[in-house]
Amino acid sequence: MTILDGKKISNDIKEEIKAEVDKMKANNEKVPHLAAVIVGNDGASLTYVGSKVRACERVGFESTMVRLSNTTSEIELLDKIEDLNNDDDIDGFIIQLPLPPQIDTQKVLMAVNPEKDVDGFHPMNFGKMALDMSTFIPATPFGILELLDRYQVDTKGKHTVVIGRSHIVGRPMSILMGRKGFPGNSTVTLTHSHTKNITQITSQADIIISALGVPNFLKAEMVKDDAVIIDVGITRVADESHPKGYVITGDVDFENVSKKASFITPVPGGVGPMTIAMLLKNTLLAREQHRLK
Ligand SMILES: Nc1nc(=O)c2c([nH]1)NC[C@@H]1CN(c3ccc(C(=O)N[C@@H](CCC(=O)O)C(=O)O)cc3)C=[N+]21
Repeated sequence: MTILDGKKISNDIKEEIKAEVDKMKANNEKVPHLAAVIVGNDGASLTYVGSKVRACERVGFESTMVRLSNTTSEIELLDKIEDLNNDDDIDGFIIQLPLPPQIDTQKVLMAVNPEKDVDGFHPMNFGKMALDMSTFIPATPFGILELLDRYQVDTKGKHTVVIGRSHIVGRPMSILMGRKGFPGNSTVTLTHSHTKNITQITSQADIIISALGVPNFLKAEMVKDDAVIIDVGITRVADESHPKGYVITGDVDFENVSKKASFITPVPGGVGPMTIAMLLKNTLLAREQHRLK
């Protein structure tokens, strides 16, 4: 069994990006600038955005965090997006999800200039991804592809079962694993809340990508020997014995599933850190395309 070490690989990627930024600095070129908009005070969201800002600092990017109150109207957020679209210093930006209920998420994501959409959530970029055109691939799916690539996990002709059809993980992942090339060329099954007899499906999977958000959902009995297990779940489970008052728990019963798996991602230290590294990679790409315009 091999652990797919997202912590380590994400650090490697950050070092590669930092080397690129150092070259830009040596040539007196503008460095990439990422902005992150966060609406409200959700603790997990603030943690993630904080990690993104710190990661920017580490590789030498500029970063801006835009904090808006929980009562922000849709119009106010759309105005802020317009400012960021028009700000020539900003190469890319993200709107941290989830948004409060008074705001229509799809409308907001459609307002982001696709050239600055480093999350890859705009329908234009999602469509390009589905059509194999060059674009920003959403950071979590992109990070999973990168992990499979760096560990040379064989995906060709394999049966990949994706659990969960969210717009930011499950749905794009199901498309990417079935694309031509590597990592891809899989036969993909997308499962969700209406799927019947999920154990029968997961037990046939060569690769399982679980993006459900239900702690310890995937049990050893649901997995065949030598399966590849990608755990995208990150749920904070209350735990008083822990200094923070919670522990981060994945979708996978790691202790038991890891005994059967050929490759498996841990939580924490798997897909999460890769997400941040690939957001930086997309921002570097955005800077490059912006410079060439
Ligand atoms: N517009 C937008 N883009 C996103 O990419 C986005 C988002 N909204 N909303 C929320 C999800 C979640 N997400 C994570 C990023 C890093 C970790 C991460 O670094 N996790 C650490 C643990 C961090 C902790 O201690 O909480 C790990 O797994 O090792 C987790 C989750 C990005 N998301």
